Formats: sequence, structure tokens, C-alpha cells
Amino acid sequence: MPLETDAISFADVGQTFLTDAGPLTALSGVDLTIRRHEFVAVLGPSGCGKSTLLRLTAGLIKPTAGVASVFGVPVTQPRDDIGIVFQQATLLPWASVEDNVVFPARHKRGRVSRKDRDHARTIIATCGLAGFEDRLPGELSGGMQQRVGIARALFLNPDILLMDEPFSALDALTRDAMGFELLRLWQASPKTVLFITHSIPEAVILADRVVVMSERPGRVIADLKVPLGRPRDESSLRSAEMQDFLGHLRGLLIKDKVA
Ligand SMILES: Nc1ncnc2c1ncn2[C@@H]1O[C@H](COP(=O)(O)OP(=O)(O)OP(=O)(O)O)[C@@H](O)[C@H]1O
Repeated sequence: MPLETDAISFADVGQTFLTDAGPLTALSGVDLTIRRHEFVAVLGPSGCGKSTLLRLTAGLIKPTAGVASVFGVPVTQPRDDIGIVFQQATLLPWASVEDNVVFPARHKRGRVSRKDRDHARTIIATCGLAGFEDRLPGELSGGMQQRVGIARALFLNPDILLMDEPFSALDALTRDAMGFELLRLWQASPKTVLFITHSIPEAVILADRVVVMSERPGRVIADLKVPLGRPRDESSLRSAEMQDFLGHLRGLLIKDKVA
């Protein structure tokens, strides 16, 4: 796969759901391009269609207008080269950490090989869970469960990682730590990341670019490069320039809300 290929592209994408109360347009005229291995965060008011954008990319739903493409091909169904992490880890409660992580192999091939198990153990260790392979999800903290979810999403070594508010259910300290762990994983094994969040600082500390969406029907109202080098740490947002950038994003989100 050439590095210059666009990993994700939306061309005039719209999504209208038919509801009992009539048609509901979640997205309208969305144009967005994400390069391979880019880390893009999406911010926007509640209900503006962020998760819909992610589900379209994953091939879980089809756009009712325009075209959503992955590596230049219109998305028509879920793909193996896309991993998804949701707000809740949605683990199988009766299965061990290792069995949860190898689940994509079982789902794809109907069986789990010795090699799959070795691979799972390597990923589990990379995600900071060595020694917990045989534990059940209920025995783990929320942060650890979310790590299992990330390990499962990474199992098939996807090119694209879609993350829908993955750390929002965690306490503030764990959330920050998980963000930096994600950056470490992303730098060790580059991937295209589409990361949805409600947190402006989280978006800025993690992403190369921040996309801001309008109130529903969601469209892109700003697409900004984060003026910050890497590696990043806790002090990265303290400069006057970064405070201005955070303030600018806050202004965009508030302005859209009161407009
Ligand atoms: N399958 C569906 N059927 C009907 N309406 C839907 C469906 N999926 C989403 N919607 C509606 O589309 C709109 C956008 O939903 P979506 O979950 O994408 O927003 P969001 O920006 O992710 O919200 P939040 O930040 O609160 O998670 C909402 O009004 C939602 O109720």
C-alpha cells in the first residue's frame, strides 16, 4: 500500500435515517480526507453525527448521499483492515482476556491456531496486560478492559483504527495515561486513526489534525493541523500558543452551539 494513498475519504457524504418521527438527517455534505497513518480527531456537539461518520467508515452503514471510501474503494461492507474501539469495551464476559483478543480470528476463520494465541499474547503484552491473559473481564478495572478492547482491535493488524470516545468512561488520570499509551502504540506500529472525542485537550494532545463538526446535520466546519511536534507529554499544552489553539477550538464549538 503506497504511503501517499488516502486511507479514508468522504465526498459530499450525507446520512439520513428514517425514524418514526420522519427523516432525520445526521450528516450533510461531509467532505473529509485522511492520509494513511494520519491521526485525526473529530470534535463536535452531541448528536452531530460523529459516530455515524465512524460507522460509515467501518462499513456498518451505507451513506444515503455521496461516497465514503477506504483506500480509494467505496465502502460497502465491514473490512478486515479496520479495527474499532467503542466507549465500552464490549468484551465477552465469560471469556478470558486472551480469548477476547483472539476473537477476531475465531470470527474470521472459525478456529484459533497456536500462532493466533502467540500473536494475541504479544499484543496483550504490548497493551500492558502481560500476566492477565487468563483473567475474566469482570476481574479487570475499566482502563484494563479498555486495553483489552484495543488489543482485540489490533489483533488483525488493521491499517485503520476507528475509536469512538474510547476513554470517556475512564477517570481523568487513567484517561490521560491511556492517551499516551495509544500514542506509543501508534508510533511503534503506525496506523491511520480516526478518534472521536468530546475533549478538546484530548483531541489536541493526540492528533495531527482536529476536525470540528457543526450541530446536526453535521458537516465539517474546521479542519486544523495541530501546531505541536512529537513526542508529546503532559507539558505539551502549556505554551501560550497551545492555549490559544485550545481557545480557538472552544470558540468554534461554542459559536456553533449558540448560532
Ligand atoms: N440507526 C439510527 N436510526 C435513527 N437515528 C439515528 C441512528 N443512528 C444515529 N441516529 C441519529 O443521528 C444523529 C447523530 O447520531 P450520532 O450517534 O452519530 O451522533 P454523535 O455526534 O456521535 O453523538 P454523541 O456525541 O452524543 O455520541 C442523532 O440524532 C441520532 O439520534
